[in-house]
Amino acid sequence: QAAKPHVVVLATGGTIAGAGASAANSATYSAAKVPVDKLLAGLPELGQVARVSGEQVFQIASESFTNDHLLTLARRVSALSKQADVNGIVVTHGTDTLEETAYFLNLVVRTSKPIVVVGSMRPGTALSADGALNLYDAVSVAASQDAAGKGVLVTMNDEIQSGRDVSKSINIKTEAFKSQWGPLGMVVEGRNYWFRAPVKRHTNASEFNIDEIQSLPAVDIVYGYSNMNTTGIEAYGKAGVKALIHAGTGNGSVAAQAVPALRAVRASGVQVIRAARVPDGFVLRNAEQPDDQYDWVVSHDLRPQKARILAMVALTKAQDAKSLQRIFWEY
Ligand SMILES: NC(=O)C[C@H](N)C(=O)O
Repeated sequence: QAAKPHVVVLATGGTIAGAGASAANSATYSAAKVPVDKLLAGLPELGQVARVSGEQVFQIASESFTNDHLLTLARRVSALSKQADVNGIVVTHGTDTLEETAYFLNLVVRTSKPIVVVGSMRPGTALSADGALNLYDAVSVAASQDAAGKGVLVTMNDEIQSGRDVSKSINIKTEAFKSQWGPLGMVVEGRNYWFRAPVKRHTNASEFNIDEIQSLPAVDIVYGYSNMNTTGIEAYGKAGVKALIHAGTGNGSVAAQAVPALRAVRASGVQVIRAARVPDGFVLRNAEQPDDQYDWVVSHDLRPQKARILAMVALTKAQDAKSLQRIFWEY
């Protein structure tokens, strides 16, 4: 019998490592409690699909992820991906910022080996906990050659999603992760079934490489709403951010009073990236605002939090708005 593929599980915390006081506690619990060894020991079925080893990288709730956590994790994933005895990598993660980490890894880890990020909506102590099956699915996909070269993936609720496209779109429910472009495939009983593949640049085809990135620039987000004031825009400008994501209304529209404030920060050197607070759809260049004239960038279909990740990565190589816009179209 051929040796099973070796999958390394890098644990970072989240609800998938959470524990509540009673089985009835599906929403009231502490995240990031159960160590990776215990998670894996509780799931002997993993042995049917892979030889699994675990590493505890962090033990935190994902809302507390920082750029330092992103860099540390990506470096570890990159190093493991270069090891001949590693066939696939799974990252267990809280769901709140899982999509940001998945997209970051998708942009900066140069490998074609499967990388799967996974979390859960209920702690393992809850009735109908979803973490065990999500993790079993993640390890199954990471162990499969069919998952190679498809970018960083997310397995939640039986679906295989692109880490670039997927977002946490519902809290409370277990069917929380959605992409407007649909899942790439499904996992059933440890087998993966594929129906589409991503077309944007990722992993092996990326021009970015975590091995060459020492730090990430400051990029923040301002939210658009009726009666919006410009205090946030001005404060971020003064704080010296390198780019500001404007999570605009509708098609990334910008309130009349916010336009001069954004033009002023742009004139001081801050890149302005026009995204939308609307979850789906995409932002068109030079519609709503004259982006060419203002030297602004549009986020394409990336939600503001994903636009922030791409802006940070892009700014490690590109400084002008034209190059940034090229990167936003391609990734
Ligand atoms: N379901 C979860 O994992 C939520 C948790 N707050 C986290 O992101 O760590």
